[in-house]
Amino acid sequence: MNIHFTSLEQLNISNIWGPREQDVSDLSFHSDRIDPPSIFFCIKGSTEDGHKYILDAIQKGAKVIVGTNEKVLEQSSSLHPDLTFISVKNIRQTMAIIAKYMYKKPDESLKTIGITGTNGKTTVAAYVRSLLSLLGIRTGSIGTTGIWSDNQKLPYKKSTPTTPESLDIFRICRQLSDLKNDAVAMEVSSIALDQYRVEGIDFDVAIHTNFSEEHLEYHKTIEHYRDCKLRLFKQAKTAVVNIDDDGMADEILETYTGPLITYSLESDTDADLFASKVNVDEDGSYFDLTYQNQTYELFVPVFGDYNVANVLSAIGCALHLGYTMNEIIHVIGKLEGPQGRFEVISKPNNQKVILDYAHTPVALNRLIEEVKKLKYERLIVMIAGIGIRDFNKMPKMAQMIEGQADEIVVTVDHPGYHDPQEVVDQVMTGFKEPTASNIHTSLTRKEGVEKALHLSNEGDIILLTSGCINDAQIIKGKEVPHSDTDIIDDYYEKSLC
Ligand SMILES: CC(=O)N[C@H]1[C@@H](OP(=O)(O)OP(=O)(O)OC[C@H]2O[C@@H](n3ccc(=O)[nH]c3=O)[C@H](O)[C@@H]2O)O[C@H](CO)[C@@H](O)[C@@H]1O[C@H](C)C(=O)N[C@@H](C)C(=O)N[C@H](CCC(=O)O)C(=O)O
Ligand SMILES: Nc1ncnc2c1ncn2[C@@H]1O[C@H](COP(=O)(O)OP(=O)(O)OP(=O)(O)O)[C@@H](O)[C@H]1O
Repeated sequence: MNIHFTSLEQLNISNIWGPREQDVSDLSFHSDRIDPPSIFFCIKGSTEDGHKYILDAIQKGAKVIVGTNEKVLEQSSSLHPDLTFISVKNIRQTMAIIAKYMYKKPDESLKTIGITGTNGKTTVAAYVRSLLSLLGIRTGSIGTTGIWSDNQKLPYKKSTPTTPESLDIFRICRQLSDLKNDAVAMEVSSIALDQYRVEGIDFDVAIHTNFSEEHLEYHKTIEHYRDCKLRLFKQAKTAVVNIDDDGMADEILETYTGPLITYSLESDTDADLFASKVNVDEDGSYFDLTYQNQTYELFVPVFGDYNVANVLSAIGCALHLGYTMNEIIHVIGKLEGPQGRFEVISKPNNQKVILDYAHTPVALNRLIEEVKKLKYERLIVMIAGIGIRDFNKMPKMAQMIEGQADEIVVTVDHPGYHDPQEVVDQVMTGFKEPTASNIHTSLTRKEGVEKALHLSNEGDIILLTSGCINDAQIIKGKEVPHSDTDIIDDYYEKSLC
């Protein structure tokens, strides 16, 4: 594609050296991933400075270099006068603008649904994808569980755990649009909002799930974390808001001026969508849904009150997109959720293994509350300290679980560059009685899972929380393959022999 940089709207170029136009076919923010002829974006990150890799990028076929360091760009231009060097104020914002242009505004040919919240983004993205697909609108998704079109998982090498960088998002949207998808449900993390990863997308629907303390290793203050999340609602045509959430629902309601649907599980509510009489059995949840003075009796194959709330948010989204409640309730019983979120696996001896990605104290608390509604003899819970996350959170996980389970196993997820013992020790500081005989430790997730299974007897529930990113454990900067389900299958195969 031929791009004439000085005529590209909103680019806010501070300075340009070399030709004003170039033929390019690819974009990259990593010097190792250049597919020539390409534009290379120099990002100054937390550990590296992309400007250091300009020469490398040029050798691999970059024709245009965009960055923020004028001195470096000007010097490089004098050595490569046939290439274009552009300096801008905000590199990530510029990257999004160029990506949107390069991939021919693919977001505008899709219904875009952005989901934010401390917990529930992955679950709601899966529910929205499933519900809209059941309603006949082919929907993909972008988030922690990877990239999905309406009917398959698409190959994609992640560079971030949840929300990709803008140029990947626009590339994925182009791919989804070419695959004849009509909509995309996208998890939008606070970090993504801070880093302009969804810049330029005018979301058809923005969904809020809830807000509690997370990601302070990045945001430093809770106010910054909240402000970043609120940005999603400044770029949304309609919104769906959980008014039971004390964390940030009020702030959205105060500032958002577009069409709004609120949802709630609480009895004294004036929410638009309201679920009551929630009952759970082996197959899922039954509840009464009230909307516009009518009450509907629903069954959804999901577990946990919070997942009923997540279902309400997906229903709100479908209503915003023009579906009627009758159309929605006709299909809602077939709703599908994501893997590893209240995933119940029945095992011999009337045992159940439940996999759930809960990794915040709030999520863990709610999860335990919901699991206790099921039938079981004893409850065995594995929790983990996540080495690559906030160390302050770790003792809070221990405080939350103490006294709530018959056996507790403390382990480590993604130690990163930390010694696993250091992570386990940090979790253990949260227990009032860390030497209690029902508290066990393991220095790897694999051993943790095995220990939890070994502690179980007939009729027990084994709840394995926290979890893997990309089916791997991140150890010293490397992704080491890991699968809970393989370990579980192995354990039961051996125990049956
Ligand atoms: C803190 C953070 O947001 N980190 C992201 C950020 O990294 P960074 O700023 O530290 O980058 P860096 O490593 O210093 O490198 C700077 C630049 O030099 C480039 N480079 C580097 C080396 C090289 O050889 N050549 C080269 O060109 C890099 O591509 C980058 O553009 O930019 C990188 C490039 O996109 C991301 O891969 C990286 O995500 C890392 C993997 C990460 O863990 N991010 C987390 C914190 C994150 O974004 N999480 C949220 C929320 C998850 C949740 O919901 O819980 C998410 O949305 O995923
Ligand atoms: N609405 C909710 N309220 C509170 N907890 C929830 C809610 N939805 C899900 N959870 C809990 O949070 C865990 C993580 O859910 P999910 O993966 O959907 O969230 P997420 O926001 O995508 O988190 P991450 O981006 O870190 O993966 C679930 O396994 C569940 O225990």
